[in-house]
Amino acid sequence: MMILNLSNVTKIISKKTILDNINLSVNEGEIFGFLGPNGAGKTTTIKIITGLIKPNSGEITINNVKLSENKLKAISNVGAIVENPALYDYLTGLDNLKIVAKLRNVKKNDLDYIIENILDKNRLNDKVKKYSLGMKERLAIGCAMVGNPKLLILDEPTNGLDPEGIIDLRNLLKHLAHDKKMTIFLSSHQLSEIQNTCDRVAFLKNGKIITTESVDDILKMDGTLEEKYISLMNKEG
Ligand SMILES: Nc1ncnc2c1ncn2[C@@H]1O[C@H](COP(=O)(O)OP(=O)(O)OP(=O)(O)O)[C@@H](O)[C@H]1O
Repeated sequence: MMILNLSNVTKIISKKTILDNINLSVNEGEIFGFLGPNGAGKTTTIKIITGLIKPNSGEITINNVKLSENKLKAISNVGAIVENPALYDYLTGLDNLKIVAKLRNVKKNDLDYIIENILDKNRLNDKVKKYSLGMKERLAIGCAMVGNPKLLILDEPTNGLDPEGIIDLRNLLKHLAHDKKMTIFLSSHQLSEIQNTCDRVAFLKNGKIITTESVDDILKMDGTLEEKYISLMNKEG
C-alpha cells in the first residue's frame, strides 16, 4: 500500500525553481532514503510534505488523503523531525513525551510502546539536558511517534551521532519499518548509513529527481551507493 505520493510537485521561490516536477511514492513499511548535495532541495521537499510550505503546483497524498484537500487530516498521519529536534532541555524525557501527547490528545496509556521500546527506560526521569545526542534522537523519534503516525520523516537523523548511536538508530528504524509497518522517509548525506538502512533511494540534483532505485539493485549493478551517487552527481545536466 502506498503511504506517500508526490505527483508533479514544483516549488518556485523568488523566480528560482527549487523543485522541478518531483514524482515519488513510498510504500507502507518501507525505509526510503532521499539523497542529494547541499541545496538540492531535500529540506524544501520535506517542508512541503509536512505542510510547512505550499508547492506552486502538484499534489501530495499521505495515506490516501490529499494535502491540498484536507491538510490537517493528511498531516495527522505524519511524525517529523525537521532540522534539530525540538525538545525541552530542562524537562525530563518522560515529561517531553507527555507534553506532545497532551498536544495531540493522546492518552498516557498509548505511550507505553514508546516508553518500553524507544526511550531509554533507565533515564526517563532525567532532564534532557543530561542526555547524550543519541538519547535525544531516540526521544525525538519517540515524540514524533505519539499518535502512531503512518509516516515518519527524519531530516539528517544521524548528524553528530557516534558509531554506536548510528547503529542503534539503524536497528530502531529497521524494527519500526519492517516489524511495525511504519513508513520512514529520511534524508541524509551519510551514504554508507543510507546503504545499510534504506530499502529504496531517490537521488535529487538541482531540484530534480534523477532516479529512484532499490538499494539491492544498486549494490548489484554499481558496487556501492557511494559509487552510484558520485557517478550520478558528476554527470552533466
Ligand atoms: N526561503 C527561501 N528563499 C530563497 N531560497 C531558498 C529558500 N528556501 C530554500 N531556498 C533555496 O532552495 C535550494 C534548496 O534548499 P534546501 O534547503 O531544500 O536544500 P537541501 O537539499 O535540504 O540542502 P542541505 O543538504 O544543505 O540541507 C537552495 O538553493 C536554497 O538556497
